[in-house]
Amino acid sequence: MEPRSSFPHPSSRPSLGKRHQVNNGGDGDDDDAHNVEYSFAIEYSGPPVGYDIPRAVPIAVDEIPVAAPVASSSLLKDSSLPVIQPIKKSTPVGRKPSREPKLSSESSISSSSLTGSGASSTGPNMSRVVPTQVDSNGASGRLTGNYCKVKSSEGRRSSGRLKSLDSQCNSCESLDCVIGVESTPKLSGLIGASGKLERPDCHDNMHLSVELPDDNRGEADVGFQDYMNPGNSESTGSGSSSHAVSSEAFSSKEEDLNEEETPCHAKRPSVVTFRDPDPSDVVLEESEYSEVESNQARPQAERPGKKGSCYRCLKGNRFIEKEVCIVCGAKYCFNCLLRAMGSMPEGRKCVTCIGFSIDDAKRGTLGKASRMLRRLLTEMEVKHIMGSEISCPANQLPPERVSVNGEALSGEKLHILQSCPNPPKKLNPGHYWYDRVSGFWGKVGQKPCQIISPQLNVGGQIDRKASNGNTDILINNREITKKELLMLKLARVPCEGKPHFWLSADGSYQEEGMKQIKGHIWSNSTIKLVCALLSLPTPPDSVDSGGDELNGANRSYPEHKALCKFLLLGDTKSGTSTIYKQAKLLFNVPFSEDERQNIKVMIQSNLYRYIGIVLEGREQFEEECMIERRKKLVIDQPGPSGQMDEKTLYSISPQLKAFSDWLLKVMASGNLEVIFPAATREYAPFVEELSKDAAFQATYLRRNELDMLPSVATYFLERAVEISRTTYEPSDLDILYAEGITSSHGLSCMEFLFPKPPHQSSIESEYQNYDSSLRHQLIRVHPRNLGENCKWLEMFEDVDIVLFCVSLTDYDEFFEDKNGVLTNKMLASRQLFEKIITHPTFKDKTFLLLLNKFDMLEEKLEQSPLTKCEWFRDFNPVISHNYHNGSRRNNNAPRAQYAFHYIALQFKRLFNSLTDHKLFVSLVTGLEQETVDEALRYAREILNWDEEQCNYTNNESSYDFEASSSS
Ligand SMILES: Nc1nc2c(ncn2[C@@H]2O[C@H](COP(=O)(O)OP(=O)(O)OP(=O)(O)O)[C@@H](O)[C@H]2O)c(=O)[nH]1
Ligand SMILES: [Mg+2]
Repeated sequence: MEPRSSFPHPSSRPSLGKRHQVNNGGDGDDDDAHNVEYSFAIEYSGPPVGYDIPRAVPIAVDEIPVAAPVASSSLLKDSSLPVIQPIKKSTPVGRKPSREPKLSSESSISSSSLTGSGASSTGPNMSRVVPTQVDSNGASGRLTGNYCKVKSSEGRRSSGRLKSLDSQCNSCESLDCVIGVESTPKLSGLIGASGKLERPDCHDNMHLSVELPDDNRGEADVGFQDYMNPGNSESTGSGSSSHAVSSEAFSSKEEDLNEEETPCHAKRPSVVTFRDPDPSDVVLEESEYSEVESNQARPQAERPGKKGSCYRCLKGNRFIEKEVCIVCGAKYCFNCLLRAMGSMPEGRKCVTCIGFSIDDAKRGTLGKASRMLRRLLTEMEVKHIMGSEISCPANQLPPERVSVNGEALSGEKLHILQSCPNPPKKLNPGHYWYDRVSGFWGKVGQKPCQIISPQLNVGGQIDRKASNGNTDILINNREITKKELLMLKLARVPCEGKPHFWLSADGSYQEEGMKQIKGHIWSNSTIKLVCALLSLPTPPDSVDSGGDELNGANRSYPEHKALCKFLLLGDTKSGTSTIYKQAKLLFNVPFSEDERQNIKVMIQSNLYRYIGIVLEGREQFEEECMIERRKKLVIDQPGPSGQMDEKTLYSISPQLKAFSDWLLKVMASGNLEVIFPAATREYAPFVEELSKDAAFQATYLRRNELDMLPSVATYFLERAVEISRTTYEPSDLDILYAEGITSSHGLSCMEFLFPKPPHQSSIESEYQNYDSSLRHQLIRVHPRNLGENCKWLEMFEDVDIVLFCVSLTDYDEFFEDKNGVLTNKMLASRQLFEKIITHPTFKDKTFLLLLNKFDMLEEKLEQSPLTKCEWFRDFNPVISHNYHNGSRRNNNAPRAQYAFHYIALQFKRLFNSLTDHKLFVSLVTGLEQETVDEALRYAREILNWDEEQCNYTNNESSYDFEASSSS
């Protein structure tokens, strides 16, 4: 029956307007739907009244403003029309909205699919105007002003950073969108059905509200389908929200909402600001919460302020220490942390992120408290929070998201995997392969990354192509990768004929069908170094044993930190091992006991070699003396009667002569290294005697004439007695100067972290954290180990930067090849440089040229001009005499500086002509620690620039993408 007149309830009358349902503002606890009261008009049959009766005007249904569906194509053409996404009315159970959103108009949002109990659908093509207050009921209750966005692919729930779903853009294209006829431009907040503010990115300031069912995934799907199909609105039940929140917790800046000020498709994203969370805003119902939230998409923080600023107060910079939310990645400063994360019942999560599963990339940091947290809270509190972080259900790895050999794990299998003696590190959701026999473990399609405990009853049969190998060689039924094959070859495992091996967990291997064990791959000490270089795993229990050349490569730095690889290369005697050793001392990478023992033996045998060279020189000088004497005698006393004194300045006692003969014989046979350390005890007294011997000292004074004696020999010969003793322990400097320490295999590898910079008062520790956030690996390789045409360079394909070392003093030095041809060493270095920079493996690699031995350059230039090298023929610097003198006083060595710049330029030109890239150059004196430190830091900086440039480009493109998607 159509009412002829209506008398609204007095309490609701002033605000009735176009409302279709009325909240009488009742007493608080009643459900919204039950609060609605209607007054019906009845026909007046009493006595005539003497005053004007208010008249209800009959409503023409046809004239009620309605929303009509609009095809997306037409919407896109006429972008000035505000688009309203359907709103689902949430009917809270037994709860009244805590606060109403502040709206400047009540009839502002239309929906095509009114699904709440208080608003019945008006048919497939009609939308009805709903008071927006319904939304506040559905508000999910943890708004705190944190900035998170929901991933577009699963964007059903918006949280924190109330950004519209990326998928809206798509949905607008694929659906009929609805134009709210009475949309109001001045909303003080854009509120999604979940009670959260939605910032419609793709429509910018168009007032969007997306239906985000809260109850459970099944219903969410229904709701979402309804959203996709507005005509089907009847079928959706009333959405109930598990949480309540006040919409006052947020407000959007008016400028973003004013259509006139902000063009509809403006690329500038709306700015949303939040007030501080009020504890009363946050109402959680724990029971519903975990099952609802754990199924939800993980929010992702979007940086609200400038780079490096706190996500809450928007202050600070990247140098300010911050704590990161393990869910959305939002970063908070010391002052904001507790306000943003509250009591941290699930560890370091924004209050809005509680209940969400964590970012898998941050799994490695679970339970590892930061310094900031320790400063902020007591030890007990930190312990408690970290305990919760590790143990709370929301942070656990979902077993079904881990598959091993094609089988998704059950909870029990995951437990087996995680609780075995040597579990996989960094286990994240994903597909893995597992070789049960050997314990090899890796990601599907990739080489092994770890050797875990063998024989675990986890996963199905391993697939031949599990690691995407293409070598035709099988290990335990898996076709191995190229790198593994390289490793086997270097371990001297015969791989001809494409064999199939059985490899057991202890490293013993046999060919398929054979009973006999052919060998043991881990018994070869070089293999561990090779594995470190190739980023292949080694068995956990052999990590620390006998890694003579590993030099700390296996030091257990935090696994979750990325590894940055520097490859140090250079021609013979360019100084690579000196730089490598310097880096070891610099970064405090200790030598193991074994290594120290080997170094001691090496230094002592070097000492005997130097002594041998001096003794050889003594013989030569003695002989020269004798010849001189004979000549003189012939002149002075011609005839047979002349008697010649056999003793010269260079003559030694018979005992020392015997020692000298023995030493020179051993050296000639090439067995000097073999007789140590046994020789030390026996021959140390001779060294002492020699050092006091006048002939030996006289020879030593003429050491410059001994071509074979390296300049470092002086350093050791002056302490010959001390070094020859059995009690000798090499100092750091001894190690630095010692020859041959890193070249036994020609391959050395160490891992290090850059030390933290000195503490600066205003610059806090993010920079310091940054320093330690990256592990570095320095690999040094001798060119002779690169094989013919540098074919083994392939092994180093994943290095981040190549440090190519050239000795500045090589320009006037020559070496003789086996055909007797003399080659300038600088030109030989250039040739190697060319080979390496043009090698296909190093295409597009970053190169840093280390011009070494600068300390010797000035002195050398005085004796020998740079133009001695044909490549430097046009070096002709104009050096002011005054400047020259002045700078010499200041030890600035201008000629050496000029020469350095000139040589650097020659290399840069060459590099650019061959690669079209830029060559970086650093000046080094390998024996001086600071210069090596500077060079390595420079290498790190170069990589940071590269990365920043890359990030910048990525950011740019993602901005462009977002921007273009909004137009
Ligand atoms: N004066 C001076 N001598 C250096 C410098 N760097 C290295 N040397 C010396 O030069 C010689 C060769 O240096 P190494 O570091 O052994 O050279 P390398 O590149 O390892 O060459 P190989 O020994 O052939 O592997 C050693 O005697 C070093 O002590 C430097 O900056 N200044
Ligand atoms: Mg060397």
